[in-house]
Amino acid sequence: MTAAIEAVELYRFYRAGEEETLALRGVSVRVDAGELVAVVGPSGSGKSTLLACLAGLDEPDGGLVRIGGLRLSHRPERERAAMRARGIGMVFQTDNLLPHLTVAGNVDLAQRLAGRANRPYRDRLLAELGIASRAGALATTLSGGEAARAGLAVALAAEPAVLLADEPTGELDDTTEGSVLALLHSRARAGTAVLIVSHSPAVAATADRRVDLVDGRVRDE
Ligand SMILES: Nc1ncnc2c1ncn2[C@@H]1O[C@H](COP(=O)(O)OP(=O)(O)OP(=O)(O)O)[C@@H](O)[C@H]1O
Repeated sequence: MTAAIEAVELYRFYRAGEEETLALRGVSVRVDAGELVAVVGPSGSGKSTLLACLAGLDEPDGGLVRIGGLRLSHRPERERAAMRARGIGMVFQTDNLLPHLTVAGNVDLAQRLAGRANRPYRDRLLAELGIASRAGALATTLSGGEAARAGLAVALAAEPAVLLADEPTGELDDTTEGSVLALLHSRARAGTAVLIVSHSPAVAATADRRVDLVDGRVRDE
């Protein structure tokens, strides 16, 4: 089966003056449709770097990234951005909402950028996430839990095959974390490939599979 998203032998170096950091040292990861994978590891182990490369926001120095069998890495930024808008939803640590737009407006914009305007789907999504009543609210007026759900709605706006999430439950209380996790699992069951970077034991414990990163390498079981 073709992986929904895969990293093959990724390398990423950072150079700051004399100092060189090997953030990724040959990392291979795949996530299939319908799977929820948790990437865990100590601070500085390369998790954010891996996520940025998987999303095509950063270019690896070696190795490659494919989404749905198509190479994403080593392409002009414009092409990567187009592939990302259509195929990848992202949830960031800080929310990805534009403050001057409403919740519905934020979702509409993400759909338009992907060329996939679809109001019935948008409304279903907001209802499924339990924030339909906040559709007309400006992003700045949301509570932390509402903003997390709205961010997830933006990430899922264009029905991406792949969902990448960086600490999606980092700022949430246990109850809200549980419901956001349940939503991510239900998206995975519906066929989305979900990869979550997290420090949370609850996220790692419920994942279908767990990938441990240590010093820029995947630790073998
Ligand atoms: N832009 C950069 N320039 C130089 N070094 C960097 C840069 N970004 C990351 N690094 C270094 O690369 C290594 C991996 O960083 P990364 O942010 O991927 O780790 P992480 O596992 O996401 O950490 P955390 O859990 O603290 O967010 C670290 O040693 C970090 O200092």
